[in-house]
This record gives sequence, C-alpha cells and structure tokens, in this order.
Amino acid sequence: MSELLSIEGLGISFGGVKAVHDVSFKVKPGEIVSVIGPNGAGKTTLFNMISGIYRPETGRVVLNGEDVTGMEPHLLARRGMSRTFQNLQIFQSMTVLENAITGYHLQESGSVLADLFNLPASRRRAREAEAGARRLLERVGLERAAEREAGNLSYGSLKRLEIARALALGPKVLLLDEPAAGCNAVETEEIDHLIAEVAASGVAILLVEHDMKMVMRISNHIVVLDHGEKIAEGDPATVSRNPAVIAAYLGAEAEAEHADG
Ligand SMILES: Nc1ncnc2c1ncn2[C@@H]1O[C@H](COP(=O)(O)OP(=O)(O)OP(=O)(O)O)[C@@H](O)[C@H]1O
Repeated sequence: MSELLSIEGLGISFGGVKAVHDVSFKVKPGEIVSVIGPNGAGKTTLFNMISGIYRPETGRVVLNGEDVTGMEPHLLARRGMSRTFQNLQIFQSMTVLENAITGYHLQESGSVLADLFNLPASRRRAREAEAGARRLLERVGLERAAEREAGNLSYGSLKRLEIARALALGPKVLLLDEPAAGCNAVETEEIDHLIAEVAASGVAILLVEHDMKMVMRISNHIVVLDHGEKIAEGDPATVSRNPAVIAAYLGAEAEAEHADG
C-alpha cells in the first residue's frame, strides 16, 4: 500500500543552529514508525514541524497526497492527523469522560450561537460526542473509570486517556510523543497493546520514544536522528546493528559523562 504520510527534506534552524536538517521518510497505513536518537537529536522539533506547531524552513509534509506543510494543528486534525504530547495535556479536575469528549471539539464548526441557545443541533452533537467518547474509553480500557476525576487516575491510565482523545476524530495518522514516558513495565505493555491495536485498524503511527525495548518490540520501521540529521533507517534488527547508530548513542553517553564532570 502507498504511504499516508510523506516527510520530504524537512529542516529548521534556531539561532543559526540546524536543529533538523533534510530529514525524509514515509509512513504507510497500519505501519508503526519510530523516530529515535540521543537527547537533543531533533526528534521533538521534527514532530513539531510535522504537526504544524513549527513551520519548516525547508521541505514538505504530504498527508494523503496533499501538501500540508505548516498547516495549523486543528486543520491537520480535520484532514486526519492527530497527536499527543510529551507532557500530559489532560484536564485533571474534569472527569475521564469529559476529557475524552474534548477530543471531539475540533470537529465542530460555527456552533457557538447554537450552543448559546442550546439548539437541537447542538444538543444532538453533544449526545453524539458523549456516545463516541464512551466507545473510545472502552477501546482503551477505561470505560469503568468514565465518571472518575482524571486527576485520580494512574499515570498509565492518563496516557491511555490521552491516546483515546487523539483518536476522537478518527485519524488516519497518529503522532505519539513519548507515549510510555513515566510508565512502569505493566503500564508500558498496556500501551504497547493499544498502539498495536490502533495500527492494526489501519492507522499510520509515528512515534517518538526513549524506551528502546518498547521501540524494538513494536516498530515496523525506525528512523534514527543524530545532531538533526537522519543517520540510519530500517527494521529494528538492522538499525540496532548499525555501527553509526551505536556510535551516536555511545557518543551521547560520553558527552553526558563529560558534562557531569
Ligand atoms: N524552540 C527552540 N529554540 C531554540 N533551540 C531549540 C528549540 N527547540 C529545540 N531547540 C534545539 O534544537 C535541538 C534539537 O532539540 P529537540 O528538543 O528537538 O531534540 P530531541 O531529540 O527531542 O531531544 P530530547 O530527547 O531531549 O527530547 C537541540 O539542540 C535544542 O536545543
């Protein structure tokens, strides 16, 4: 099958320093592609360019055949690209269900007046969003926690809630920024299963993750960045044997030790 997301020569500099330089790769439906690399390699910057938070200085982002370079995140969401963030974006004092419902807000257009007057169309939309949110919570295993305050959930459950919310608009491409960060081994495994299940439903998944075991377990394809450049790509076995990849990680460890004195 042909690619859903095509990253073509993306680059951006900050204060003259090339944070990402000429990075290209493709993601197909149902595929899990991970971006890895030592700290400061440019992973988050790359994600921010793909998801419309930064406008790249060079290159293109092509989603389902359409050039969407620099398009704002809410417009990307309507075209089928959703993302989660490294830091949780959950409303802690709202219920789990209410948090899931917020995922549907991007779908609504020009409904402010209708909402003000509580018109039938607006009531119908609210009912549909709630039904959809309950289905999503079931999909991520949180249906029994629907009425609980989100702030009381375990960290792993919060991460799953965030994925549920990103699934609200039925994305074709899902970008996950460190979905297992801060999770214990059991929670990480639950997130593994969830990501695999979402991919199996045909969604293209792009992942940034520091947990190498998880990356090696679930990725079909891995893209390795170092100092903003793509230094390798391939399946997990090939990438983990690549001398340039091993050198980049060892080099980063040596730099960190040096910095620690
Ligand atoms: N908004 C910014 N302004 C200036 N420099 C930035 C900005 N964002 C990132 N950088 C720099 O760009 C480079 C890449 O950073 P980035 O955060 O993308 O790396 P990363 O691979 O995501 O790192 P980590 O694994 O630590 O999250 C770093 O040198 C960083 O200091």
